[in-house]
Amino acid sequence: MYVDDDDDQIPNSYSQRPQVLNTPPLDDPEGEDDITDVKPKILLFGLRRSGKTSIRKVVFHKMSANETIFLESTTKLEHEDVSRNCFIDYVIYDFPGQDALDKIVMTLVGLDNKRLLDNIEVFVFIHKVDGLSDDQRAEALKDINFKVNDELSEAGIQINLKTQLTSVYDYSIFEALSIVGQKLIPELLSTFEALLNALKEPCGMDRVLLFDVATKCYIATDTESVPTNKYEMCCDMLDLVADVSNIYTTPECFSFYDSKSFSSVHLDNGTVILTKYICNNLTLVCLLQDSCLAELGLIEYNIAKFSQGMDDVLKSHFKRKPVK
Ligand SMILES: Nc1nc2c(ncn2[C@@H]2O[C@H](COP(=O)(O)OP(=O)(O)OP(=O)(O)O)[C@@H](O)[C@H]2O)c(=O)[nH]1
Repeated sequence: MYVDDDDDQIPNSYSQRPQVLNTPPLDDPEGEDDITDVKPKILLFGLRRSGKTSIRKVVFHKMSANETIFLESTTKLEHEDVSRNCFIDYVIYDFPGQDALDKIVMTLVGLDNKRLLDNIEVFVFIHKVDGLSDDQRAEALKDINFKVNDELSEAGIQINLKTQLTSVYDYSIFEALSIVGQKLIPELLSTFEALLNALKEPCGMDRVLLFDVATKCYIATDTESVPTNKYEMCCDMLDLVADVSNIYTTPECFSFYDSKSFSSVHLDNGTVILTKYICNNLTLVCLLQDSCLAELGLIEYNIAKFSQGMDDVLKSHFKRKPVK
């Protein structure tokens, strides 16, 4: 996490905008401050070789997990604008490794002293858990939560620390970053949930998620929590659609998706996964039982209504950005 002595440098515009970490401007040798100053920032801190750059490359650059083995150590602060649509629209800072677990507490105390903790969200990713058994994962989660919370309460700091087990070798890192991203749109989240529920209930769907197709991070889900296996099923479906599109898309097409993109996969257990492209890199993924398909017309009607609702939301909240 970034701490600076000069509180006055925090741009006023941030106070109006939800964000993960709210920080003063950082050195910008490339002269790109105009972009990075006005967008929410996500700062990645961690030990050297803990996997920070890998997370950034796998989620935002589609690098395969195996390729991350060849990444070189970050020697200076790197930042990039990762705008993918109206909702995935922030800057990620990748710090050269320097912070150990015990420094989390020190850093949070520093932020608390500056009264910055009210404006930031802190997530702890317990990364590279692919090498651990389920028992070891549970133990690590409990242990780290306990140690950090214990020391924080000793320091008199009340913070809702969110701890997640992650790896670039499965979808856990995408799921974790989905949750981080949702913190950037708290006022829109309830609108999206309402729209997703309005689609889900009359159609008898089990789960409905709105995905950013470029990152496989979800923007919103219906109000029921999404178990990890269902989230993984949705990601597999997005991968499948992308792979098939990749084979059959003509070279003059710029995107795998257009307004007509619709796909369905029927599983042996009676589950159907539907995807429907909405706009702005956003795709709806619906999980339902195949018996619901008897009312396909109703489903199509409600999806069209959902699209219209999304269009209205996008137009009113992001007037400066054209809806594709
Ligand atoms: N097993 C496993 N290895 C990972 C994972 N994520 C990253 N790695 C490996 O960890 C090593 C270091 O990854 P980096 O992304 O360069 O780590 P970093 O934190 O950016 O390192 P610095 O730039 O030195 O601070 C690489 O060999 C990655 O392949 C993971 O989820 N599981």
